[in-house]
Amino acid sequence: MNKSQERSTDSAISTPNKADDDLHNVSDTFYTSQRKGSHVFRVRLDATGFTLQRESPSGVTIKEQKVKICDIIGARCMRMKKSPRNLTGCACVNPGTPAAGSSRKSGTPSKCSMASKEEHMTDMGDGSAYLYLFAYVLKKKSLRSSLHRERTVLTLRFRSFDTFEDNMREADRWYRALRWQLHQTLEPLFAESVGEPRRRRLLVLLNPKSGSGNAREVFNTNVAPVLNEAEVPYDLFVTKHSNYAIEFMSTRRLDDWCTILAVGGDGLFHEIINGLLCRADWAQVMDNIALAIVPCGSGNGLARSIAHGYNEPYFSNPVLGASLTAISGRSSPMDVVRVETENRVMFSFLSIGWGLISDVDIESECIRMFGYQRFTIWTLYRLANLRTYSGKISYLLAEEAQEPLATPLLQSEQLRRMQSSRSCTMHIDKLSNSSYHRSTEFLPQEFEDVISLETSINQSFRSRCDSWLSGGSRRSCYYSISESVYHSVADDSEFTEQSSTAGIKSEQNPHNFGPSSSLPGLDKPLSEDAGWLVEEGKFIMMHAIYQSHLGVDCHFAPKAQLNDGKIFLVLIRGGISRPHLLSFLYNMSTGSHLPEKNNEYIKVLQVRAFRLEPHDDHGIITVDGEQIEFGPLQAEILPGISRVMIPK
Ligand SMILES: Nc1ncnc2c1ncn2[C@@H]1O[C@H](COP(=O)(O)OP(=O)(O)OP(=O)(O)O)[C@@H](O)[C@H]1O
Repeated sequence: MNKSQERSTDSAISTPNKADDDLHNVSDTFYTSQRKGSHVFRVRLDATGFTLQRESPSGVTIKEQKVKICDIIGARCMRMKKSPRNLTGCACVNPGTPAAGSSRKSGTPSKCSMASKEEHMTDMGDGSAYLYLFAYVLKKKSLRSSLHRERTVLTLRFRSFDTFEDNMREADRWYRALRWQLHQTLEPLFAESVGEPRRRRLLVLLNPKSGSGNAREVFNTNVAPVLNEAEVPYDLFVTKHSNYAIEFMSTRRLDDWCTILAVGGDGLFHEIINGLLCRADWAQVMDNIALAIVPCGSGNGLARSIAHGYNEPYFSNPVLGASLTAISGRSSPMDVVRVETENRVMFSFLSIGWGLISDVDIESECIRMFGYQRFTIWTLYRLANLRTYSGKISYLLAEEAQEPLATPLLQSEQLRRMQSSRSCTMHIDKLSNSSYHRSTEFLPQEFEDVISLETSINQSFRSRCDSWLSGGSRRSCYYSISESVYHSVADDSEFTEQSSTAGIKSEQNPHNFGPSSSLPGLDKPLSEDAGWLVEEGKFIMMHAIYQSHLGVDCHFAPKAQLNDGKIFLVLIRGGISRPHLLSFLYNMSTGSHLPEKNNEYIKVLQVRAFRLEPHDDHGIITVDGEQIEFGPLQAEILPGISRVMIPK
């Protein structure tokens, strides 16, 4: 009888129990060894997550703790627990993922134990295999503080067997079971439909100029580690200039990706939506791709709205929350608004503004260095120098108490039937000629394990076993997914070649795509019989919004939902007193600025379409925070035609 057999028979509790038969629900007994003695844990993985039951020597459960499956993002099998200073050469290879250094196309699946090339870095006397599980658990620092997500690493040490290979096989069994369980939580769109459970690829578009200009750093230090822990392969493209994202989205073959992640501000997201809706195959693309955003801009209204809509903590760590949302495997339909001006058609996901708020948004660009504070500073300045604008606003009321609308598939099916009637004129710059290169590997840092459990008692092995609720590593510990590719710039010829086969707008007829309008042309009159109502006169501002938040700190339309088919049209008329206006602006941060009932000066209208006809010949109009040509425009809601990632 060899040693490992001996151990198995000697100690029944270290032998995998009957659940071993079930590949996806695994359980075993683990031990923690501490100075004061050892503790016995029954550990089980099933569809709900990891359950740890601490048992007394007589087998009675003393304490039960749980890491929910919705909080777990991935796992790693490893040869050694910690290296002296860093794990650069650590033998960390997961089965089923291409071996490190292999290219995306030529990568072949490798086995956990056997593929470990860097054995010189490991402790050869230790045959243990380790499974690290990465979770981001909702926690409160104190009773009074708000919820935040904290990185938690659960370490399971497998050492029942004599050889590393046998122990690794056991770790691998748990790893595969977890991967399978995690895949059950994904919508089909995000999982490969053939072969073993794998995530589909994600496309990252990063604007290095957004916000205070640190999007690259944010991605490298905060987003990439999460993607890598979750084993989500991605391609990263860095925008080179304004309108790059429009060009990319409208001309590229997008079949490889299930999610497009904007690392930037709302302006970048606006470009992505407009590029997608410029395509001939826009309806198909909108069905097959979900959009996500990691907020790096100065407004960040969409990221805040998504987090708010799903009670996901935002302020503690917006980037972490948004990164987890981007890989959640859950999506929701989102309304988009079609905006028609005299010269162009565009699509908007956030807001259309005229007057005070738009003025502040655009004019405060000159003090961009103040970050989000620029809005407050310029608002005070403009209050002191208040302007009014005259014009006419016509609108069609939305149906009352409309439920969130049908599934995106059904809606886009309806939309697909629409004939495109108007132009989608985008001013697209030529992309620069250049090549792309692969990413530099992200160097893993030292793990700080929160919970360590091992499969056999060994008093000499001192492991840490902190409370579930007190643990948390601020360090990012991550591994490069060798499949992920970094493109610093795109190759122009590549775009051209791909666009010819990708169902993409043709040069002969570039303006005939995207969902069409159900409204009369902008030059045609609107009839009262069709339900059009009118507000006319002097206005301080008009702001139309379809998300709950206009910016991080601006809860502008508290009732707005991603997919409610409504535009919230807020009108403030001239003649309003400054204190009244100041109170409105001040309370925007909490969402308590809107009157319960419309009054002489402030009106909130839930509409499905509106037309703005300014009587002045100058002023500022914004769409999604970007200035557009001044003049008449009309807008209509396209319910649920896009899809965005939402928190789990
Ligand atoms: N490489 C680039 N250089 C210069 N401008 C760029 C580049 N890439 C994108 N842009 C432009 O930057 C504009 C603003 O970007 P983005 O929305 O990401 O940041 P922001 O304006 O700071 O954020 P927000 O829109 O939330 O206020 C976009 O409209 C886009 O056209």
